[in-house]
Amino acid sequence: MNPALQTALSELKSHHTDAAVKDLRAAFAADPGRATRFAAGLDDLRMDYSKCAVNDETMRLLAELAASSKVEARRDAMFAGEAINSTEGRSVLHTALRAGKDADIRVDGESVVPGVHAVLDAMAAFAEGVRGGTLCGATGKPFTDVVNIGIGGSDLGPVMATLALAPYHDGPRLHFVSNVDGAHITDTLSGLDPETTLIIIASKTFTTIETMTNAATAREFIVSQLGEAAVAKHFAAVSTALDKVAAFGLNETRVFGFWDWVGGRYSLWSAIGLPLMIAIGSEAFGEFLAGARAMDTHFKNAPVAENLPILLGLLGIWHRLICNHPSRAIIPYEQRLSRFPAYLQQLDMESNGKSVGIDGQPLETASGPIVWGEPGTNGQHAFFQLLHQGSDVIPVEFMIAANGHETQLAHQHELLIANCLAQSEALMRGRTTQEAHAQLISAGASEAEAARLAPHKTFSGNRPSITIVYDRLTPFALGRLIALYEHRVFVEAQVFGINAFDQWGVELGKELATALLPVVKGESTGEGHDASTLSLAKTILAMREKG
Ligand SMILES: O=P(O)(O)OC[C@H]1O[C@](O)(CO)[C@@H](O)[C@@H]1O
Repeated sequence: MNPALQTALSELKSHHTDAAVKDLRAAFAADPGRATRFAAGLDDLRMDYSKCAVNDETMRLLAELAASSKVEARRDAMFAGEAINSTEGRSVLHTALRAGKDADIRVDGESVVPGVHAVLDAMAAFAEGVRGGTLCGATGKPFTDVVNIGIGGSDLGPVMATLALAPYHDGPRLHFVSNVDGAHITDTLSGLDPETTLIIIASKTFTTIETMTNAATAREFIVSQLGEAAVAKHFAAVSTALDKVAAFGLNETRVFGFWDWVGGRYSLWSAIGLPLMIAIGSEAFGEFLAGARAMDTHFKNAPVAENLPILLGLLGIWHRLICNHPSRAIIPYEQRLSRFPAYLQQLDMESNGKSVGIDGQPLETASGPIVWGEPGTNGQHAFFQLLHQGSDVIPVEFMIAANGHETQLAHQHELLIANCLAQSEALMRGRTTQEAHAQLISAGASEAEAARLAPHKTFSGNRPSITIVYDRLTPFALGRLIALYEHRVFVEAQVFGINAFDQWGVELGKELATALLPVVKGESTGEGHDASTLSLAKTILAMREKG
């Protein structure tokens, strides 16, 4: 670890012990101004972090940490197209996917922007053709249903965003198949008419076993009813591996490429976003890209003290490395963001869930936290008990729109807002045993009953949360929110000293699955596998033989 970073971390640790905010309730009573001081914004997006146990000194030390981790220099290197993904020797340029036509971003001396816009134009022509019914199936009928087959970054982004932007969805119905479990594709295709179904195969590598297996099943669904010639009309593909796509026999006007400098979990802005574009149209997709671009510009230019991704990243580091909180909960008070936590799980945990630094040495600190969550208010009636009274403190990140799309149901939106604000207030202020006792007495309990129940009704409080508020969940707002989190993950990676853009940790399981398939099929005795795995395989095989 570089000495400046080591110093910054140990200063933060001493500060945490000696001088950090210990009692948030008292901190607000003494200084109501902290609500505006510990907040930052970009247009209608506001991030309130005043309910985190930080003070001016904490933020000063965190800014020093950012400086000693060279966050700004590395950010500039990323935007400039340097090959910062050093273990794969690649640039990291998902930001180029949403750059304006006049941007000049180069890889190996060549501008990537014209290629990005050429693919966006081709996607738009295709998406509008499908939406308008000018691009039809083999029997001349327009497409009513689109099935995206992909997994991980080739699935989670389109699924999440299509759901999030349901009010803008005026194209054909969208379906997503990811799991190799045959139940997923069976349940998805059942009820669909092959004549009016378009299948998109989305895979950066075009080798992922789940996607290739589901693609073969989908091909059979089309071919068995419409014949081999229908494949050209009923399939499209999105990939960086255009040579591999060719072998599938697709019409090349329906193949949309992207580049190895786009990580799978950062690829929603590329042709991987095609299903979203078909759902909401190319114009709204353009607004989605513009929202991300606005956050990119902010991330590049805003000073550290006002820079949303840097602040969000530093608060994440504060919670993870200094306060030692092992996980964080993402709770959007927005039903349409119900897949956002799952999307962030891949974005964050596949990026920063590592134990080796970019220099190949074991990390000297913890790395990324466990990320999880569900929309509010549903989560309140499930796991919020643990958030309020459990033995682990879990920082929460709340999201809420000032305005819902359902203007006719304003009362419901007001209830949603009240619940969101109430939860962060409850986590912060808690309830003392004396308050619980007094409340029981005033509700008519006897002294003995109040004394017995008060400990159960006590809330420690001091549980940190960040609240992100925005006007309405538009395509622009969604793009901006996702980009905020992408850059936050990047900022945290710089402090951890991690390469956030590889994912070697997913490889071993894939290799072993390939090796175990013959054992599962009963074609190999599986020499070399451990006794537990072989015994499980044998037990399952015996059950399968009985049918
Ligand atoms: O788009 P592909 O190449 O099919 O990969 C799908 C996903 O698989 C992973 O490699 C993890 O297994 C992800 O990083 C990626 O998003």
